Amino acid sequence: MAQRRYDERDVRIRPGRGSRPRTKQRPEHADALSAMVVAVDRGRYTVLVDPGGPDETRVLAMKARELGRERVVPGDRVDVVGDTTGEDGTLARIVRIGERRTVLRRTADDTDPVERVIVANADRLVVVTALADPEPRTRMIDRCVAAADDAGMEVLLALTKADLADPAELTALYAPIGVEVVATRRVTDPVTGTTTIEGLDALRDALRGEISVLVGHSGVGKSTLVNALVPDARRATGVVNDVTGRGRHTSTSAVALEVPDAGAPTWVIDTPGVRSFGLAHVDPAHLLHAFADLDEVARECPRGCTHLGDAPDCALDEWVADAADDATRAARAARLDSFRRLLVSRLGTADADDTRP
Ligand SMILES: Nc1nc2c(ncn2[C@@H]2O[C@H](COP(=O)(O)OP(=O)(O)OP(=O)(O)O)[C@@H](O)[C@H]2O)c(=O)[nH]1
Ligand SMILES: [Zn+2]
Repeated sequence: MAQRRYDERDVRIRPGRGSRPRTKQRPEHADALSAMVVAVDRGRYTVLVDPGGPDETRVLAMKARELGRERVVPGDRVDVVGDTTGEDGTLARIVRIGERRTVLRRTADDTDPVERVIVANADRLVVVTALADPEPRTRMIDRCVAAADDAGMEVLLALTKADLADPAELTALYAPIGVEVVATRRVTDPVTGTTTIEGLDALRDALRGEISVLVGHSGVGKSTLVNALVPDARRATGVVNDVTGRGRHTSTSAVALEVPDAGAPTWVIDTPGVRSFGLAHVDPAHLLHAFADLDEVARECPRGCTHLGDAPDCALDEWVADAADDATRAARAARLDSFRRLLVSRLGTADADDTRP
C-alpha cells in the first residue's frame, strides 16, 4: 500500500497574529492547526502538532462539543484550536477529525454488533507471535490477517524468540500468501552479558515511513520489541508513575510512538490489552479474501458454494486431498480449518472460535 502519510493538510499555517483581516464570514476555525492523535486517556487527547517535524509540539486537548459522540482514536488526523502552546495546564480543542484512510475495528466477539474503532490511518498490522513460550497459534494469526484485510492494512508477522525455535515453518506458511515475515531473537553477549534483539534492524526497515499497529498476546515479547524500537517508550507513554513506580491504568487504549532514527517518519501504535479481533463487522463473503491462497482455489468452487465443511464439491476440500505429500496436505488442511473456523464463528453458528488469548 505504502501511501504517503502526509498530505496538504499537514502544511501548517500559523495564523499571523493580528495580521489577518478578521471578517465575519471566515470559515469556521480557519486558524486551526493540524495534528495527529497519539494517545487517549479518559476524555483527554494527546496530540502532536507538526508530528515528527521540527516544530513538533505535544498538546493536550479535549473534544469540542460539536463533535458529539464521534470517537477520536490514536492515528487520527485532527484540527485543533485554542491554546496549542502545549504548556502545562493548557487544554486545546479538537474541532475536526480528518477523513480516515484506514480504520482498525474491534468487536467483543464475532457476533457482537457493537464495533469500536481502535486505531485510524495505520498502514500495517504487526502481529507479534512468539515461536515458543507461548506456542504460536496460527488461528489467531489468521484472524488478525482477516481483520487487517478488512481494515485495508498490510500485515507483517513478527516472529519473536527465534532463539528458542526455528521460524522456518511459520515463514513457509505465511510468506507465500503475501504476509511479510520478520524474525527476532534475543542474544546475550558472552563477554559483557548484555542482551540485544537481533532482527530489530530488519523490523525497523520494514516499518520505515509508515504507521504500524502492534498486537499480540501476553508474553509474546511485544513490550520488548516496542522498548527496543522506541527506547524512551515508557517515558513517552507515561505508563510508569515516577513517584510510586507503579503503572497507571492506560492498559486498554492504544498509544502511538515515534520510532527514532528510522530515516523517515515511522510510528508504532502499541495496543495494550488488545490481543486479537472479533470479526463481527467483516462480511463472511469477504473473509475468503484474507486467505489469498484459498481465495485462488475457491474460484473453482460450484456457484454459491458456502465453502463450509458440508458444502458439496467445495474445491477447497479437493485442494487438500490433491496435495503432493503429507506435509503439504497437513499444511493445507490447517489453512482450510482455520478459514472455516472463522467463517463458522462469523456466521454465528455452533463451534464459535474464541477471541480470547
Ligand atoms: N528467549 C527470548 N525471550 C524473550 C524474547 N523477547 C522477549 N522475551 C521474554 O519474553 C517475556 C515476555 O516479554 P514481554 O516483552 O514482556 O512480552 P509482552 O508481549 O509485552 O507481554 P505483556 O507485557 O504481558 O503484554 C519476557 O520474559 C521477555 O524477557 C526473545 O527474543 N527471546
Ligand atoms: Zn467452496
